[in-house]
Amino acid sequence: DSSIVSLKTIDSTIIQDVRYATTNNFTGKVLYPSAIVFLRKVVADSLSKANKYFLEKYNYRIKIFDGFRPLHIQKLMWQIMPDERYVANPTKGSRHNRGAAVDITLVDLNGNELDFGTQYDDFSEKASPNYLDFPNPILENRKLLKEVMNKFGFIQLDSEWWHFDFKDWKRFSIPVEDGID
Ligand SMILES: C[C@@H](N)C(=O)N[C@H](C)C(=O)O
Ligand SMILES: [Zn+2]
Repeated sequence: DSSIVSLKTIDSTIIQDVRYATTNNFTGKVLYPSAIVFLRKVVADSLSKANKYFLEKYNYRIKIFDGFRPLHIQKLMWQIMPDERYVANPTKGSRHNRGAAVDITLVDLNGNELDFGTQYDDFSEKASPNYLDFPNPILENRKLLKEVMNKFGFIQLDSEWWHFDFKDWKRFSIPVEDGID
């Protein structure tokens, strides 16, 4: 279950919106050559279970922005945003670089994103799950996202509501990239 798989082969009902394969991301640059989400198989399986739970209990679906992220992309991101609250330092590596983290939101049956108070990759204090100065519906959406993801083995970052590490991320290493910098 440590193989790296395309998420679509595990669960085609999770919506994919790979913003780093477009210019619509905090760097303003296309970072990925293709919009395919890869994850460790056990991480993809767990995300699929969370998605089924959201669908059956709440009529929501997961929309994923990012999964596995190559280390050389992490280095590019760090050059633009060298702040460890918002981009992991590539000398330590991100859990995304291990295929063991996901950036997600929730959508309703019409595909509309639920309100979590900020957009994806809004690098401000409002992105923190500890920021409480929001109306109740937003706080409730945040609570639901965190609780269900915890139930399926994911741990939320305390500076980004959308980022979850898989609990066993240490089991997976960062793939070596020969000749890329
Ligand atoms: C860049 C942002 N989407 C993200 O994933 N940040 C965390 C901290 C990371 O780089 O691991
Ligand atoms: Zn992330």
